Amino acid sequence: MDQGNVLSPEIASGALDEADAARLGRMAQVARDGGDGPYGLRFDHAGLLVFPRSAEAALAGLPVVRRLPSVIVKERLARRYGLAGPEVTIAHLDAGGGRTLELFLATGCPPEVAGDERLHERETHLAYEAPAASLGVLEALRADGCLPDGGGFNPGEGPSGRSVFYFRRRGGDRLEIVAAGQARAELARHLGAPEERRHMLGLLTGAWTTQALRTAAELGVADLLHARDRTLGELARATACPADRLGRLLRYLEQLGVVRRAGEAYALTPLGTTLARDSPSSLHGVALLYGGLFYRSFGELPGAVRGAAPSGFELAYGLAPFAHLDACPGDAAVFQLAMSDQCRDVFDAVADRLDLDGVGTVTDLGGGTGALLGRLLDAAPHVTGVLFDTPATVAAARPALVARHGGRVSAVGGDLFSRVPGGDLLVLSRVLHDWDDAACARILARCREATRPGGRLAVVERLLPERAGEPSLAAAWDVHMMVNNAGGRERTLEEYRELLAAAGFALTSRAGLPLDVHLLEAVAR
Ligand SMILES: C[S@@+](CC[C@H](N)C(=O)[O-])C[C@H]1O[C@@H](n2cnc3c(N)ncnc32)[C@H](O)[C@@H]1O
Repeated sequence: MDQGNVLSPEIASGALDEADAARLGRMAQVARDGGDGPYGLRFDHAGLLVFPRSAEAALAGLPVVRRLPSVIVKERLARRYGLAGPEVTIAHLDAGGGRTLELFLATGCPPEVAGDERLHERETHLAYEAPAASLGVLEALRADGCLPDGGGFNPGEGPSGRSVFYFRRRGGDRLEIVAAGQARAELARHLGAPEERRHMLGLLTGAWTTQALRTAAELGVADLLHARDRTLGELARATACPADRLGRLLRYLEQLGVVRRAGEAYALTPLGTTLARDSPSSLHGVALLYGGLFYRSFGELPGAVRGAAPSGFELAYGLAPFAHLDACPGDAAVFQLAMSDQCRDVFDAVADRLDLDGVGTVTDLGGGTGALLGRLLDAAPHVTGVLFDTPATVAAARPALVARHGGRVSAVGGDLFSRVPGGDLLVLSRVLHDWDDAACARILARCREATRPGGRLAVVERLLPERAGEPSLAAAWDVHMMVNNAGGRERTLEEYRELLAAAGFALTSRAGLPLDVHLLEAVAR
């Protein structure tokens, strides 16, 4: 020991600046108080990172038992802040009572790094020793919800070096498990987290998947293969793509389970069939929309979350989505195709569930292509239908609707916020989630004005789960709404109940449909 004394507040305050001296004093007390750790592990030391002007000068005033170079904390600081080479020395101090305080002294770090580290105490820890043979405790800690937080092998500690495993506990405090020797396999597991890294890489390359699927849809590869199996040469000629490049896309699509190869021929799998335009289960429009128009707006998610603009869509395109769609008929056609493609099974289920006995007219507000209205008319031949949407949308939808349903259907252009046509049953399918509460209140007020007491309203929407953590597609679509619609959001059942009640509608039933969508039925009071 360099000094004949143990660590006291006076010694600490002489060696370091005020903030670090106070922290050192506190941690010395923690070291003296430290009891056994989880699973009966023996207390080893308390650890703290400080930022003196000079490590030599600071240590000259401290009760140093041992000094060694830092490997792990030095590397962690360099990575965390992108520093070229902070100097970090480790000194084991005599904290009194036979206890050790492990002090990391970092020099050459900018003041903001020191400030950030002091604020978040990212290196402050309590360390416990695990016998090298009982590293099963690491698995137990992970199972308890402790998150691996780095570690490594420090060859300079003890006769055979020491393996160090850091964990962050649920409350935020840090735990270090030390074991003599180099525990290679456990360290690889702890640091590499191979399953998590593979899983995360899969998530991080989700954008590649989206683009591969969009490309298969856009180039017509799925349509060509939906008609019959084809060789790479045939596909390359039909899509006017270089065979080598198309072959590489097909290899990735094979990995994704979209196509399969038998000899020279490629075939669509049942999954791949959903990318073909004329398949009954088609999601072709969704592939074009999510890989195209909404792909770019999703790139503005950070700005949307920060609230830099009303929506990511506006950051990307400079206009609110429905204004953009009004101005770009090509994008509007893809959007509407995607809307009806995505909810085929939902619309079938709505048609199965809605009781249309005694209903003369169904009015689908914001009804898009009229895909849902068409299903209702198919299900109930006595019903007439009104499709209401923006003038441009109904103009695009009218020919196909009239061709199929003749005089049973009319298509009315207008504005949901001004006046809406009445009917025995009003439908709002995936309309309210496009708007904030105030806008929803205005839409529902127009609906109430168009309805007599006892008149029915059906709302089709995804519902956010009431209990945190319950899985639901609504969580993803809620983020999608945040990115693409100013004020748009998914809601819980209770939130819809309140919106409806405030507008004069009483919620009467709720039924689950495919894809976490629900049918909410209400009557006008
Ligand atoms: C998310 S889409 C839902 C389409 C369809 N109901 C469905 O479930 O597939 C929202 C619809 O609201 C329409 N819309 C948006 N603003 C509108 C407005 N101010 N007046 C009338 N329709 C509007 C859009 O044109 C679009 O068709």
